[in-house]
Amino acid sequence: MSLPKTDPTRTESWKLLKEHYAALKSEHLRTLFSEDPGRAAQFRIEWGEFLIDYSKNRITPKTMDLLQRLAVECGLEEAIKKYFEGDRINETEDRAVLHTALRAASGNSLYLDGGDIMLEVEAVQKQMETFSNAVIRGERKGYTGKAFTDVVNIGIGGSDLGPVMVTDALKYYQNHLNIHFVSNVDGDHVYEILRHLNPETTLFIVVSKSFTTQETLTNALTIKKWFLKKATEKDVALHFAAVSTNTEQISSFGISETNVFPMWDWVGGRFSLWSAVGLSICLGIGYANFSELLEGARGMDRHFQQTPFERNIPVVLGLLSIWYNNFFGAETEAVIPYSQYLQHLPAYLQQGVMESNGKRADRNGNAVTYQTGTIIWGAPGTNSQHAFFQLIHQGTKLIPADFIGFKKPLHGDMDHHHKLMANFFAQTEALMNGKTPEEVAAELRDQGLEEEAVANLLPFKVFEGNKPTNTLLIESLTPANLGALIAMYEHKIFVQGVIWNIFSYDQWGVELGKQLAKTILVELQRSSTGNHDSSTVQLMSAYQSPQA
Ligand SMILES: O=P(O)(O)OC[C@H]1O[C@H](O)[C@H](O)[C@@H](O)[C@@H]1O
Repeated sequence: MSLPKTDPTRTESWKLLKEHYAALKSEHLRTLFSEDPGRAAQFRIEWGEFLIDYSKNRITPKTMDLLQRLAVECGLEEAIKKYFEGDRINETEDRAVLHTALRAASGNSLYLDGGDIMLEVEAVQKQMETFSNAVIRGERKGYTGKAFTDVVNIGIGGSDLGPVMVTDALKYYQNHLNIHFVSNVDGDHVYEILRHLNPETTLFIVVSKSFTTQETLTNALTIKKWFLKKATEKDVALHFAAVSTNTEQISSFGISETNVFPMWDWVGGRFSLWSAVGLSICLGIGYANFSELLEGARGMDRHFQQTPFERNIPVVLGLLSIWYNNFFGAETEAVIPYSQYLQHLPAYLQQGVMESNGKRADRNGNAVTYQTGTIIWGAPGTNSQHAFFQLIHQGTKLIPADFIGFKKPLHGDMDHHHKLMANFFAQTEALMNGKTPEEVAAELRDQGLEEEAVANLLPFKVFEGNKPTNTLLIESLTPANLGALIAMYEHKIFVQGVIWNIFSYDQWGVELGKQLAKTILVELQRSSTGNHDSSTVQLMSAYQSPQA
């Protein structure tokens, strides 16, 4: 059974949304607020430790109603069922999409191809728990009998970004193990990290769903060679573990079978941090915290499955994003966490969102006639305020933004936290209200400026406002809340993919570059320039020519 294949632009609600957009596009948020005192209360969702305020969006109740009708017309409800039940919704790869099973409650069953996958999921979780406990407690030792102090995750893309983001986000909960990440095939990445490590006390985890990824295999081999300068081949079994679906390839690397953590083709790389791909997370924060991360995600899964669209966080956020992308013509979306711990969230979401929904063929194989795949970018507040906020406030582009903040700081310093959060609230208020020419003029006159100077400066000091934001105010940055936050974005991706009528779970667009790089690598190794366009030949020969 496949997902519905509805062209969203052919629905009745799309037509109505277009008309509604024409009527609403010039409306200022300031007016919408002043006309409706109940607006903030109407456009908010409270869920567990989350408060989502989406009232600072360019919407009216009618907008939300029409967007929800669009979701209904595109078969979202049926699609959600199929997603969670393990239908092969990743049709172009003929796979189910079941990262949600990785965080499902234990004791449940989920059958795929006749087998209960929950049994395998739980067996791997047990294996992760045992392994991480032994390493953390120092019971599992290196080849000279010393406990491990450092862990290196070797992986790229989904086998890196999730673990990097979560490990950093939950640093507050971290134990004594230092977790490092090697991803880039740039040798300077791996050598820089190795420089600070002692082979006797370092554990390496090679993470690759396919176990064919050039970057990861190259880095793993370089690290193994480095390790063997001090240790012997049989010590590899003590210091190397692997996570993959491709278990045969692993044994040829010398990794002992007991250190192999399986994963499955129904887990997409960019949704895999909940699987054994998250082993480095689990080592860093301990299994109990890792389980809480899963539990938080499970809560969001339930919310997404069971809540009517109008109060369903991922549905509402997904629809708002479609509103801006397809009606206002916004091309990008910013994610601004007011938490230094979440500094890697935008990069993590870039893969999640852009690899999933950056597609131009619809589910019928036709080229879409509308925009898909928002461009995601961002950086933590307050730093980003001092960097790119100028453009969001006064530039020419419409950039809807998610502001993510926490009520309680982890280190408990309320002086810092009030300052941080004052900025958090001020920015969304400023983006919404802007500053009118009248307000600017009055302010300049108050400063004692002459009328001519006021007139000259005025255009530069006006803020148009009307910039939409969502505010996510969360109790505190716990493993469970982080799990829920990540799952929220995963489901938002799903919602948008369903409505855009695209396949969100394949990534054919990454293949072409890889293929060409293989050819070029052979040419570089043979000091040739091969048969390419004149620009590529020119660049390759410049690269290969000896320095003058
Ligand atoms: O885990 P691996 O098989 O090594 O794959 C690593 C990454 O490489 C690919 O290029 C994909 O675009 C990513 O989705 C994937 O996460």
